[in-house]
Amino acid sequence: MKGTKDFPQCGFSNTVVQILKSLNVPVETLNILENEMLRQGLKEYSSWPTFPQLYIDGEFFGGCDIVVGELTVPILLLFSCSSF
Ligand SMILES: N[C@@H](CCC(=O)N[C@@H](CS)C(=O)NCC(=O)O)C(=O)O
Ligand code: FES
Repeated sequence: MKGTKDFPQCGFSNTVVQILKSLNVPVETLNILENEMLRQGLKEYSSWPTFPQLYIDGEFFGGCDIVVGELTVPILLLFSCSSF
């Protein structure tokens, strides 16, 4: 991501971190702004041109738009169900 989980340096990276924090899952982050080789290498590795990039159990999951689409709907459902 751009920045770290404690200091995101881009709104998209921040969005993904906040969603993961709300899920209470363990999160580790790599700051691609500090490592140009990592920045280019990850794009090739995942065949994905942008950051943030979320990996779950080592597998590429998607960028911010995908995380918002795939994870926020289940979170909202969870909250609405648990409020009954
Ligand atoms: N729509 C993207 C938003 C993030 C994005 O577009 N990032 C771009 C612009 S900052 C990016 O990472 N470009 C490549 C780079 O900075 O190396 C997503 O879903 O993650
Ligand atoms: S660094 Fe956030 S949109 Fe480009």
